[in-house]
Amino acid sequence: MNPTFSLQTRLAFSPHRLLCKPFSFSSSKTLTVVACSNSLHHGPSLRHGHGSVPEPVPNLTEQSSIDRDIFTRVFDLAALRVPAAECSELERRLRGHLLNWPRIRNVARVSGDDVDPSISKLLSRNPESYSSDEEPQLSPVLHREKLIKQFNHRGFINFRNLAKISRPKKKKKRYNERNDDSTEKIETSSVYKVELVSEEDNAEDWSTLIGEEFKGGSWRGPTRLLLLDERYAKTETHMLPGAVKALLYCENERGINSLYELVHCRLTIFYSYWQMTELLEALLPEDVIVPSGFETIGHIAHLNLREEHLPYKKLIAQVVLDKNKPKIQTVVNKTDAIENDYRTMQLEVLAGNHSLVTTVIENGIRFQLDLATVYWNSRLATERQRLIASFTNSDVVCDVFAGVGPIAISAARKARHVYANDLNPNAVEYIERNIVLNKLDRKIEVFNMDGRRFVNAIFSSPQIFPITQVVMNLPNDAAEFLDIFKGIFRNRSNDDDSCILPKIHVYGFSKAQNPEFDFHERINMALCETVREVEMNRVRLVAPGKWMLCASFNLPRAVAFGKPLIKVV
Ligand SMILES: C[S@@+](CC[C@H](N)C(=O)[O-])C[C@H]1O[C@@H](n2cnc3c(N)ncnc32)[C@H](O)[C@@H]1O
Repeated sequence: MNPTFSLQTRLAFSPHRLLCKPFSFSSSKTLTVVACSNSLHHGPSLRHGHGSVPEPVPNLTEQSSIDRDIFTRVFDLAALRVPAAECSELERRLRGHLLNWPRIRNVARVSGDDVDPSISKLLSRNPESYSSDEEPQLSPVLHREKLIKQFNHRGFINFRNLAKISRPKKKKKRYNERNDDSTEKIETSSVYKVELVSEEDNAEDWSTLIGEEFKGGSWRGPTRLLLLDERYAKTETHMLPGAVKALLYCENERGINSLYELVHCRLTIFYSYWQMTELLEALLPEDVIVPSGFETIGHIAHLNLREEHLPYKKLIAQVVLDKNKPKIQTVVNKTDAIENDYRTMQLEVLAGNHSLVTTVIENGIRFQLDLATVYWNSRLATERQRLIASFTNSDVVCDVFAGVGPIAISAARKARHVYANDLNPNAVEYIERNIVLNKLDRKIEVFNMDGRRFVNAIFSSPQIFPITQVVMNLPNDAAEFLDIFKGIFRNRSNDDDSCILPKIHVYGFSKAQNPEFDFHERINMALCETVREVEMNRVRLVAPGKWMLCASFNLPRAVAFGKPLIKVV
């Protein structure tokens, strides 16, 4: 006998098992079939399945709300309904033929399938396990009768399905109201849901009486759906892969005891499923490049939108917020280049809450800051680590432009002592808070003055530990501040060995062909001296062709003991 033919003939009598019939959905929503699920593509896509294709939004600056429903896609699938106990084994056997879409489990759970073991026993697949007077295959009514007979004084403990009879029906969830009656909800989440598409539209609904799992009359204890690859969605039975056919064939040989069913199901994927880029690609016009990323500062996502994105800035921000919740609570965009003294950014809140006070954890240290009033750049975290790694526990560090303290506080964990300064009173307020927050108040002293006055004061004060490292992180201007070191030890004798010449780490930008050479030249000019050994590090490209650099060198003796160039008041 030809097994394929036999299988087909047998399945033809069971509507549940025949997949050659096209799927018919009577959903209230009008669905546009965008592409037949036979077309070859990998994984779900917004361009496939049922549902209207999201249209790029018109050029509306103020449009900020997203109609999330337009991202709901429905896919027709075939599935094998199998006993739960055999599911893992069958999943292994059918590997390669299952759906295998990202973030979607191949195994869909049937709601209410975890029944009392006592009931499962009654429905055991092994005919020998039934006593002679028991029917192995029970109709829903017989099941109910049997359960009622065994119902005892302990009430509903053993028979949870009977308990449902006396309980008020639970309020149906929204998705159930939307669905037509021919579907049975089996798995749902805010990301996707799987429904079994019943072809028995007029089947009597026993679910209220004997439990959801009896609906359809074919229940035999806990079951699961193994979702088959999308290419089998509308495949006729004889076109199914050998592994699936073999399963069905062997099972079918058992006649009415067969436990495997080939069923139609519907996979609905919601807005939450799609990734940020997929959503933005669908929302933005084709000629607009999808913004690729953002900087995260605590709960804030900091976008750097281009001109072409501005008409869609609120939509982009909403997608960024939706896709990165709960970590991200606020989405901002920089409205202007940083040009003020305090290096703070002009930010526009595009989505989420409007608080720009946040907490950042960097290398295990907590920093509180208000992005509206102080400077912060998370992209410098690696550079800060590199710099601090060069410090030792005997170092005394002087951070001239400390901001809220990312270098000063990290250094304090390692070094002997730190002097931190900033011109911005808000930054000083936050650095003080952060010092306390990280329990480093014994090791850092904070100053609020101009960098020139600070360096002058700190090097001329006898109360201060001798400085061994000076950090100058104000890339726009720091090199021009270097002249302050000219004659810093002018009041000491040139042969005073107790004078420690500090190592200076100065940051700067360069757009030159040879940025290292260019920056070195600027340092020499500021110090009026040729500094011989300068260690240069490229920190990062801040714009095309513009490097941020860090130059580290020992302050030349000739500079420190030379004549001061300017008088600091
Ligand atoms: C680029 S930020 C660096 C802050 C910190 N080092 C960091 O990595 O986050 C430069 C800092 O220098 C401060 N600043 C600007 N001009 C200054 C000056 N003349 N004297 C002292 N601090 C100044 C700004 O307020 C700002 O906090």
